[in-house]
Amino acid sequence: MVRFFLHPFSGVFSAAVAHFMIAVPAAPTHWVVRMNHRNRSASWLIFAVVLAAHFLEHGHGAWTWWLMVLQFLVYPHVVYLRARHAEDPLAAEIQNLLLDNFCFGLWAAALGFPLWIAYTLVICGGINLTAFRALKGLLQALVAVAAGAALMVAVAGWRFTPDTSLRVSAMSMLCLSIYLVLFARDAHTRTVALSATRARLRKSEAALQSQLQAVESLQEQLTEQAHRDPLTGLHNRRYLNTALPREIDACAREGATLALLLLDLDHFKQINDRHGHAAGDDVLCQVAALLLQSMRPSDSCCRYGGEEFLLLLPGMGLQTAVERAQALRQQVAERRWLADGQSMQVTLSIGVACAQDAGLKPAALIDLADQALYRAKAEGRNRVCAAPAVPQALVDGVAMPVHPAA
Ligand SMILES: Nc1nc2c(ncn2[C@@H]2O[C@H](COP(=O)(O)OP(=O)(O)OP(=O)(O)O)[C@@H](O)[C@H]2O)c(=O)[nH]1
Repeated sequence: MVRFFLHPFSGVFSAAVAHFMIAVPAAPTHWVVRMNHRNRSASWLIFAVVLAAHFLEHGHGAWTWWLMVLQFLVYPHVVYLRARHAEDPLAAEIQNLLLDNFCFGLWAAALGFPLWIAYTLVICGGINLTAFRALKGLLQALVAVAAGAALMVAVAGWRFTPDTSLRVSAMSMLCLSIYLVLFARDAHTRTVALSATRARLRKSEAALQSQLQAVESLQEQLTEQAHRDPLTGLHNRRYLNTALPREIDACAREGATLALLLLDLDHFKQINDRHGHAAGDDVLCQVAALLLQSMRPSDSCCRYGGEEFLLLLPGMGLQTAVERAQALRQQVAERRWLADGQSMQVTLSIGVACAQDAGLKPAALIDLADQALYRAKAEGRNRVCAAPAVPQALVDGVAMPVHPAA
C-alpha cells in the first residue's frame, strides 16, 4: 500500500535517513520514485496505526511491534534510497512495488488473514502495480502477495482468523477510501500536467513551424540573390550553370531546338572612358531592360560578363534566333541612348548558336556562340553571326572548329 495519506513529516524523516546513510546526489530524483516515496511513507504510517489498533486488541508480542515499526516506518525510506540511487530508478521502483506486495502477503498470512486488513493491503498493492503495468501489473502483484503468504504459511503454519473488530474494520475502510481518493487525485494532477505539457508543445511546435517558414523564405531570398546580378537585376552566371543543362535536357526531351544568343556591347571601354563609369553602368542597365522587354515567358536572360549578355531561347530554331538577334541589334543601334545625362551611340555584336541533341555539353553550346560572336567582332562589330548546326562530335563534348554560317 503506497499512497494512503500525504504525511507532512515523511519528507523530513527520509531527508534525515538520507543524510546519515548516503550523501544526497545533485541529480533530480525520478518523479515516479519521488511520488511513490511520498505516498508510501505517509500511507504506511497511517496503516501502522490500523495495525497497532489490531495488535492491541489481539495482544501480539513485542517482536511483532518491532517488525511493524521496521516494515511500516523504516522500510519505505530504505526502498526509496535504493530506487533513487539505482542506475534505472524506474525499474528499481517497480521492484519495490513487487516487494511491497510480497511483504503484504507475509503480513496477511502472519495475522491469519484478517479480512479487512488483508483486503486493503491486496487492493492497494494491486492498484499500484496496475497503474504502471496494466493487467500484467495486477497479475504480478497477486503473484507476489501469494508468494509472501505461502512463505509465511510454510514457516509459521496456517492460521485463519478473518474477523476484525468494528473499529479496525472501519479504520481499514477509511484507509482504503482515502487511498483511492488520493490515487484519483494524483491521476487528475498528472492528466492536467500532461494536457498543459501538450498545449506547451503545440505552442512551441507552431512557433518552430513559423521560424522554419521564415528560415525557408530567407533561404529562398538568399538563393535568389545569389542568382542575380546586383547591377542589372538579371540572372547571373551561377544561375546559368543550373539553367542551361536543364533547358538543354528539356528541349532534347521534347525534340525541340534551343537557341543561345551571346551579346557583347561594342567598344564599351570607350563609353566608359568618354562618358564615365556611371554612364557605362546606366547603359548596361538600359540594355538589360531592353532585353527583358523582348523576352518570352519561357526565355532566360543573364548577364554573362562585364558587358556581355546571354539569352536562352527554348524551342527556337537557328533561323528565327538569327532574326531575333538582328531585331535586337537594330533596336540598340537605332536608339538614341541617354545615359547619366549624356547622349551617345551604342551598338552590339551577337553570336548565335542552336542545339537539339541530348547530351550536348552546355560549355560546348556557349563555345559555339562565343566563336560566332568573335567572328562578328572580327568582321567589324554591330552585326550578328551564327554558328553552324551543332556537329554530332560535340554531343560528347569534343570541341571542333566552327565554320562560319552567317
Ligand atoms: N561601367 C561599367 N563598365 C564595366 C563593367 N564591367 C566591365 N566593364 C568594362 O567593360 C569594358 C570591356 O572592355 P573590353 O573587354 O576591352 O571590350 P570593349 O571595349 O567593349 O571592346 P570590344 O568588346 O572588343 O568591342 C572594360 O573597360 C571594363 O572595365 C561594369 O559593371 N560597369
